[in-house]
Amino acid sequence: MENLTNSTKEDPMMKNSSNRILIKNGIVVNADNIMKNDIYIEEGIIKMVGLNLPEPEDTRIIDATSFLVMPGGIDPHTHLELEFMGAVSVDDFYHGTKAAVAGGTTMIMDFALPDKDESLIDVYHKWRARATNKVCCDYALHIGIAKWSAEVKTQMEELCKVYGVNSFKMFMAYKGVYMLNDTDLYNSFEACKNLGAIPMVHAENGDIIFENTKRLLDSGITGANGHALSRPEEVEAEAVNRACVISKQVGSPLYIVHVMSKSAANILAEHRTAQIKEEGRTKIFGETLAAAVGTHWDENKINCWHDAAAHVLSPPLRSDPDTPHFLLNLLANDALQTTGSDNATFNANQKALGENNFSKIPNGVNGVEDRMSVIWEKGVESNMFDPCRFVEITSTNAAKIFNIYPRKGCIGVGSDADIVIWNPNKKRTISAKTHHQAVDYNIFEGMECHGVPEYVLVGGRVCVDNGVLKVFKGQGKYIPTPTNSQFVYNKPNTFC
Ligand SMILES: C[C@@H](CNC(N)=O)C(=O)O
Ligand SMILES: [Zn+2]
Ligand SMILES: [Zn+2]
Ligand SMILES: [Zn+2]
Repeated sequence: MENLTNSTKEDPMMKNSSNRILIKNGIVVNADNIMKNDIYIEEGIIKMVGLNLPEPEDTRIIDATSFLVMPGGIDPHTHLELEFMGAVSVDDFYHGTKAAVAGGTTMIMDFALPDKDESLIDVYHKWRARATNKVCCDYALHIGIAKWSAEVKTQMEELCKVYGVNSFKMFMAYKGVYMLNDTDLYNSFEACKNLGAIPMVHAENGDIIFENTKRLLDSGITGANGHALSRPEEVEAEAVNRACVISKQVGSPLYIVHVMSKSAANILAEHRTAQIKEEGRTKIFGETLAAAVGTHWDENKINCWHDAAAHVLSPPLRSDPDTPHFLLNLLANDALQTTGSDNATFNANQKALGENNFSKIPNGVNGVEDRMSVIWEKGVESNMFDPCRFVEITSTNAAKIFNIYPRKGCIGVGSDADIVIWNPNKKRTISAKTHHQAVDYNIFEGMECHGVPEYVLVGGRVCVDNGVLKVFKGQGKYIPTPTNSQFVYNKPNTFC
């Protein structure tokens, strides 16, 4: 079977003639329902869902027989064109979103990360300028908080009220670059609560990492394996616990990004359970990554320094081979809610910045293209969860948490026509030789995955057409994310 990545030819000039599309004979999968249904689309919006729908003239018919019709993936965690650790991530807003669409993701949420003294308003505009005219799909922005001050608090309010930002990422790691102390975390969480915004954390203890790194380097351990040695699971778990405690003391929600270990995931699950017991509901949410469920730190697969450096991200991939299965199980039982890619990609020459000192290796891996297939293969194909839960963790929950549901993350009347027509029986082999990302490495190299997009509609435009990629550079729009998500702030016990 020819796989999508081999048969995909970019065809940027192709224009879809019809703005009327009827998707017939498919099985429509939403987070809460799966049934045979047809979908009628006009002007980029889903107008009708049902059987025996009318077929106005000049309607393009897509036959989805034996395919699943799902909400396009929403990747809540990307870093396109990010300046970080002396390099700029090579997947820019064009290559990154082109690859996302090729893999069935129709919206990304990128992190605008400020330099220490940079205004949050300036960094917002900087990211908007980078993305506009390049993105092939819609996008939203989370804003990083690299320091705490009254001025930052004011800027957060302006971002929420004027610029459609409802989420802010605080770092407990990267000492001297992004790291905040507990007082700053407390105050930033409180500011988020007062704004109806969502505090997000990178949960690792940056002080321990800083001291461990010095000790490892002084002892002569400079290779890429030093990265994981400097930040073992308990250094992540400790920070997860601390962030959960602070959020519960403040009374704010909390979204923990890139949960990478069993220990951290367990602590998160315990806090969620305790909060449900005490308050009848929880406002703590956990995200894991395609990398964490698709692979682990496997010494057998690391044949050279570059292989190791290419797998360096923070928190690190864990050497415990049971980690992927464990995290998939937590995704299945809703101890974890979303899956991202954390796509921050650096080529071999950039990773080489750390060839004599692991703490200088630009942190980050790929995932924006392969997230959907990896999670389908490891989750649905492996019978860990069903297609409805796949939709929930790859699209719907992110839409609900960041308050753009049901415009996004749903196949329903009035929703944007961001749709992936998924062939569960088709297989593709992942490789840097054939992926659409700009990066020269793929941490899933050689992985054979069931689950390939046959068609991908972005705002009603067919951007993968019977396996052929036809992206439209600049087609994507910025999607404001309003504050006071009902799913986060007022979810009743039994969320409808
Ligand atoms: C800055 C970014 C780098 N990527 C990574 N996780 O190593 C992150 O920490 O999320
Ligand atoms: Zn992070
Ligand atoms: Zn190599
Ligand atoms: Zn990240």
